[in-house]
Amino acid sequence: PVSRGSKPACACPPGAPLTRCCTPVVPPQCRGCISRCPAVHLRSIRPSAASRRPGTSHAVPIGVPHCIPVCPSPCPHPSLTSPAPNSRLLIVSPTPPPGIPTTPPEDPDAPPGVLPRSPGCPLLCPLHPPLQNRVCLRLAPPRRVPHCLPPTPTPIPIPPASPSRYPAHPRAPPRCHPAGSPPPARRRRQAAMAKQYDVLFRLLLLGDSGVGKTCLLCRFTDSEFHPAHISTIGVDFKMKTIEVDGIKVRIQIWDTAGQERYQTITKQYYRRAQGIFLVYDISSERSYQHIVKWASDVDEYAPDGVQKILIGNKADEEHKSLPGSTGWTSMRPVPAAT
Ligand SMILES: Nc1nc2c(ncn2[C@@H]2O[C@H](COP(=O)(O)OP(=O)(O)OP(=O)(O)O)[C@@H](O)[C@H]2O)c(=O)[nH]1
Repeated sequence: PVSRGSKPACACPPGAPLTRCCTPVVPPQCRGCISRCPAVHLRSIRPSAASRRPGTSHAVPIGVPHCIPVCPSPCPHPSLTSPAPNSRLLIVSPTPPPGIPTTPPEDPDAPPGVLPRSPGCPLLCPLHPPLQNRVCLRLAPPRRVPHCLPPTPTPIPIPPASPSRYPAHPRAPPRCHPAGSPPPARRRRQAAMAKQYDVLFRLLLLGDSGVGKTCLLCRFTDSEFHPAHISTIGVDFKMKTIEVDGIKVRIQIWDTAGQERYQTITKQYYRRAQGIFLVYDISSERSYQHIVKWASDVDEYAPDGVQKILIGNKADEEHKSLPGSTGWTSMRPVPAAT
């Protein structure tokens, strides 16, 4: 709209036709000044789709020339000058200059003069509150702010290693053997063992603690007797090779602990036994009665058909047995294990 008769804000001669930009930040000035101002362009409002709808209010009347303020750097227009000397921003238009993208895109249905808000734009001109809610046009990319780089670490010189007084010990080359075959040491050991026996039997000694299982084993393998009772811990084994009808038979005898606390361990060895000795002390009725329990464990954990032999040990202490008896073997029927 043109405001005739008001005091011009420029140095135009009096009486010149005045005009006021539709944007309130631009002060009244003559039409010639507006035309010369590089920051201001006169545009004609084109009716948008919204403006054609009946009852729609418009900030700017349709068809009235109005200016679109653009703030170049530096802005020649004092009212649009940004305080920042290198401000290359802004501003604002319902119809931005061609080739300049807008963010965010404008609403095509918005009435002219009512510009979409740009809530997240940090590049708003602080001097122009009416423009702060308008769309920003980024006219130039932001400058890169020079920043300092961390200093490049200087490599620390490593002094050359002083020569050792002792010459390096030459390492023996790795010994290799054909893939898939056992190493030579194990091959020699296997060959030597293969000659020592033809058959291997695994036997197991079971019975109460103190009945003499370890002593039986030592007597058989080493022809020794130890009068002291040293309880076996877990299991132990000894081997002896005998010849039967020209066949070398290796007997591997496993000595188990008779104490209750090791029975979880000893039961693991029942499975591989091919023969089992059930040992009791003929001077101990209790050890004889427990044979039933040992025989029951054998039935449960040993393989089916395993050979079982009942041994009444400590025959030299027969006199300690019940008066008039020759030991529990002669007095009682042999338990089911036999
Ligand atoms: N008099 C006599 N004593 C024996 C005989 N055999 C073993 N003993 C003694 O009985 C005690 C127990 O012998 P061990 O062989 O250690 O008994 P064990 O059954 O192996 O005992 P645990 O290892 O605890 O299961 C030892 O003091 C032996 O000297 C025997 O034939 N006659």
